[in-house]
Amino acid sequence: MKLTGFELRRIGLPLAAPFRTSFGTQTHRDILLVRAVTGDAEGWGECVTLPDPLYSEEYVDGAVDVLTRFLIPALAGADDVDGARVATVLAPFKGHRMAKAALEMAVLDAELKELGRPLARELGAVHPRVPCGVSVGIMDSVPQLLDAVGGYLEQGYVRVKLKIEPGWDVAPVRAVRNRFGGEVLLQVDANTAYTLADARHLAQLDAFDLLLIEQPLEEDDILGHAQLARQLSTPVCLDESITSARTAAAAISLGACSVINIKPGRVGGYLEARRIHDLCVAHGVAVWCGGMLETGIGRAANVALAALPGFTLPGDTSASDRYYRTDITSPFVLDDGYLDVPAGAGIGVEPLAEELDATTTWTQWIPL
Ligand SMILES: O=C(O)CCC(=O)N[C@@H](C(=O)O)c1ccccc1
Repeated sequence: MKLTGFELRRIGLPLAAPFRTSFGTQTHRDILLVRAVTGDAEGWGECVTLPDPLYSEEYVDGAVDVLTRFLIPALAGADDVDGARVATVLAPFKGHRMAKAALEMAVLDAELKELGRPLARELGAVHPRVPCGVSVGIMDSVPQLLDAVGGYLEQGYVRVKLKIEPGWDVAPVRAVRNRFGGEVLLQVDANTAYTLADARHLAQLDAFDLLLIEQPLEEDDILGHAQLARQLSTPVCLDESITSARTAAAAISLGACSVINIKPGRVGGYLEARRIHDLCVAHGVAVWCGGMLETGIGRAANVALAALPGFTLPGDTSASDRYYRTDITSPFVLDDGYLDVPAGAGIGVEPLAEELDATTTWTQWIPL
């Protein structure tokens, strides 16, 4: 495969509704896309950085800079680059996993489109469709939350994740349980908003038969999560803490988590995501596919990943209209609570030219 160049393209998409988490409220997405061009195909990657370094240390402008000045030039200087080699070529550069993941995804998509091979099959997917969960933000009131949850359950989502933070945790969870009963698959996500001092408070959530509590403590507090896990009956799931197969192995060995949310952007790409999946399956640790408000580009690849055998819990692989009135690809539409795994070559989708043009705010071509 001969890479001829990359395009960096930023698009602006308004969210269908504000999405509030413990680290801020998203109303609009400034998304960086990467297009890899070879002699015979082009591939797409989506960088999941936010505009500000609030979810992790990465942010959009930083990803543009590190891709332009370091990561793409490194690929330009390497021979015979294909999807499997990207991470090795980029390994000397520390961190910037979301930027690296977008670059690897674009190269992998181009390679697989040239070969006519679906990403799902390349990763080892075993299901033709995946059950979908939905992530529900922090709301202004419990009645507003109950309306939102009721709407998503009516749409067919098979699992509900509630964002929580100090002051918005036990009461909203209790209200959802009281309104919708004990059968609904329910979990919570704290996005690092608590400390070990909150252990007794968080133990109140044990009364609600939650699937898991996600990332209650700071992302670098592996030992704290291990101590907290011993005080809760609700399984602890890690998100921000898991940045690689190595950190996943450490967290599992230390008893810091019994479930892992796999987000390819957070761990440096879909191939590392598969390695984490394989590690977790070997340790009997359940995994599910997290989301970063992706467009149909990232959503397509996430659905492919979520079809691997170890993804035994519904992921945040919602339909396109959960976040966007108009997606930049053909929309992902929920069917009886499931999304079909794209069957086409590579990620199985392409951006729609008119949507891409209508939402583009900046583009730069980088020849190799
Ligand atoms: O469904 C989705 O794509 C979003 C799922 C979700 O809640 N993501 C959270 C998270 O911390 O996991 C999030 C990430 C980035 C920005 C906002 C929210």
